[in-house]
Amino acid sequence: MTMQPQLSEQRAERLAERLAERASMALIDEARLTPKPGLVDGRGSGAHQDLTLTLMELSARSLQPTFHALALHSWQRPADIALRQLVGQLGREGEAQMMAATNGVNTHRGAIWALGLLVSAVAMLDGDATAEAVCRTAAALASLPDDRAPRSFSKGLRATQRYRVPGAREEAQQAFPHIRQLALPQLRRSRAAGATEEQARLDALMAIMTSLSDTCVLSRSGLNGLEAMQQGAQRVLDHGGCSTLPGRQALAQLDAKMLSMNASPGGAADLLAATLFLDGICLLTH
Ligand SMILES: CC(C)(COP(=O)(O)OP(=O)(O)OC[C@H]1O[C@@H](n2cnc3c(N)ncnc32)[C@H](O)[C@@H]1O)[C@@H](O)C(=O)NCCC(=O)NCCS
Ligand SMILES: Nc1ncnc2c1ncn2[C@@H]1O[C@H](COP(=O)(O)OP(=O)(O)OP(=O)(O)O)[C@@H](O)[C@H]1O
Repeated sequence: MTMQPQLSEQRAERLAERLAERASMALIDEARLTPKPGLVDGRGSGAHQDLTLTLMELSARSLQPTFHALALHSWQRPADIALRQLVGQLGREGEAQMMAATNGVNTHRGAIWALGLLVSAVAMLDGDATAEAVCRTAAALASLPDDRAPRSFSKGLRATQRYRVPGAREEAQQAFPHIRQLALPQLRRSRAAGATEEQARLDALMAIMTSLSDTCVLSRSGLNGLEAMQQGAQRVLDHGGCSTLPGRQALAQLDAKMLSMNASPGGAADLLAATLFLDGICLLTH
C-alpha cells in the first residue's frame, strides 16, 4: 500500500522531466530552423533588433523548469478553475524568469502561453493522448477565466482589438486550429513526399503563415504586412514547398519582403514550436 503513492509520484516526475526537455528542445529547434522569413534563425536576427539566436536558446533553456512545474502540477488533473489559476501563475512566473534570463527582452512570451498549455494538457491526460485530444484539453483550460491575471494591456491585445482579429488567446481557446488543421498535416505531407526534415518544418511554418492573424506582424507592419505574409507563404506552397527550387526562391522573396516591412511572424514561430512538440510527443505515445 505504501509503495503506490511513491510509484505514481515517480511516474509523474519522469513524465514532467520528459515533457520539459521536449518543450525546451522544440523552442530550440524552431529558433535554429533556417531560413525563416523575418525571424531569428541560423543566419541572424531577422527583423528583430534585440533578439539573437544565442538569446533565443538561452531563453528556451531558462523555461525548462517552468514546463517541468506545469507538467508536475497538471498531472492527471481535470480542467477546472483551480488548475487554470495555478497554470496562469506558473506561466507568469515563467515569463518573469525568461525576462530575468534575457535582461528584459521578450523572447518567448507567446511560446510560453501555447507550449505551457500544451505541456499541461499532456500531463492532465497522463502522457498518453493524440495531438487532437491534447489540443482540446489545452483549449478547455485556456477557456476558463483566470481571475488572478493582472489587467495589463499588451501590443498583441491592442492589435486584436484594432483589427478585430483573433490572437494568441483565441488560437488556444479554439484548440489550436493552425496546428491541427494546417501545420501537423503539412509537416507529415511534406515528409511523405520526400522533403528533408528541415524542408518539411519550413513547409509547416508556411502553412501556419498562410492564414494566421499574427499580432506580432500586425503590431509591427499593419494589415499590409499581414497580407504580404499570408500571400507570400501561400506562394511558397503553391510552388511545391521548400523542397523545390521555385519554392525556395519564393521563400527568399518572402524573406526580403518581410525584412523590408520590418515584419516578423513571431506568433507563427511559436505555433511551429508547439507543432514540433506535439509531433514528438504523439510519436512517442501513438
Ligand atoms: C495570452 C498571452 C499570450 C498574453 O496575451 P497578449 O495579447 O497580452 O499577448 P502579447 O502581445 O504579449 O503576445 C502575444 C504573442 O503571441 C504570439 N501570437 C501572435 N499572434 C498569434 C496568434 N494569432 N496565434 C497564436 N499566437 C500568436 C506572438 O508571439 C506574440 O508575441 C499570455 O502571455 C498570457 O496571458 N499569459 C498569462 C499567463 C497564463 O495564463 N499562462 C497560462 C499558460 S502557461
Ligand atoms: N525565431 C523567432 N524569431 C523571432 N521571434 C520569435 C521567434 N520564435 C518565437 N518568436 C516570438 O516572437 C515574439 C517577439 O516578437 P516582438 O519582438 O514583436 O515582441 P515584442 O517584444 O512585444 O515587440 P518589440 O520587440 O517590437 O518591442 C516573442 O514573444 C516570441 O514568442
